[in-house]
Amino acid sequence: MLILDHVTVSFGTVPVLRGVSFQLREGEAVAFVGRNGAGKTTTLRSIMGFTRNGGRIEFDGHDLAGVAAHLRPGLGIGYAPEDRRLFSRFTVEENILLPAQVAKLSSEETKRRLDRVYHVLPELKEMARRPAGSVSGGQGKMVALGRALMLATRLVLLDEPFQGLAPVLANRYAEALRSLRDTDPSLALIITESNPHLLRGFAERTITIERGEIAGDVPNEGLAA
Ligand SMILES: Nc1ncnc2c1ncn2[C@@H]1O[C@H](COP(=O)(O)OP(=O)(O)OP(=O)(O)O)[C@@H](O)[C@H]1O
Repeated sequence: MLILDHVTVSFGTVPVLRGVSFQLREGEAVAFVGRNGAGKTTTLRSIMGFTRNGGRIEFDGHDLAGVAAHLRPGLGIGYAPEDRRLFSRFTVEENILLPAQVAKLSSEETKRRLDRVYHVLPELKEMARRPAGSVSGGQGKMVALGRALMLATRLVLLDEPFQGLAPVLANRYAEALRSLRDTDPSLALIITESNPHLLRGFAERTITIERGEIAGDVPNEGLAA
């Protein structure tokens, strides 16, 4: 459902992605690991259309070169960037609903998707009316996940969601992702992480990126589809 074929990105004369190729099947969860600066975020941003890239990115049969960045979420792609960018004066629920409003989803569809968010992240319902500025950093990551899920009907991209999470919240976050996969087995996930061990028990494949090149693409023991 997602094909990256020799994707390249340069900033000025500096190549950051040097021919990244991999494919994702429907419903597959992939850990995308690599050191800081290896090119994980740039790969996700290329899929979202936030950086100019060479090569080819295909999603559900669409060549994304022909789909403007603001239209890509409409294909069912949700993105939770590393920095959460919550609107602190809006409530938690208003933050979650924002992408649905931008995408002009009908009220029935918005409600259906919000119910799915609260099903996998019930703690968000409890904090729905709180200003987003009053939640902790870890809770903010949950809100960012909820917001990404409002648009992610086919694919969700999570950039280092475990970074800086206290162990208890990291476990809770992983549990929410498992619940999401049970609820919605056709949703594909790419989760970036700098620690290669952290996602091994969760994703069925680990793709490793080193200095802008794919250095490994292996099924995870016991979880391969
Ligand atoms: N807008 C930009 N302009 C110039 N260089 C950039 C830009 N964005 C990223 N880079 C550089 O590209 C390289 C890859 O960055 P990227 O953020 O994709 O890495 P990453 O693997 O996600 O690492 P991190 O864990 O630090 O986010 C880094 O050397 C970074 O400094």
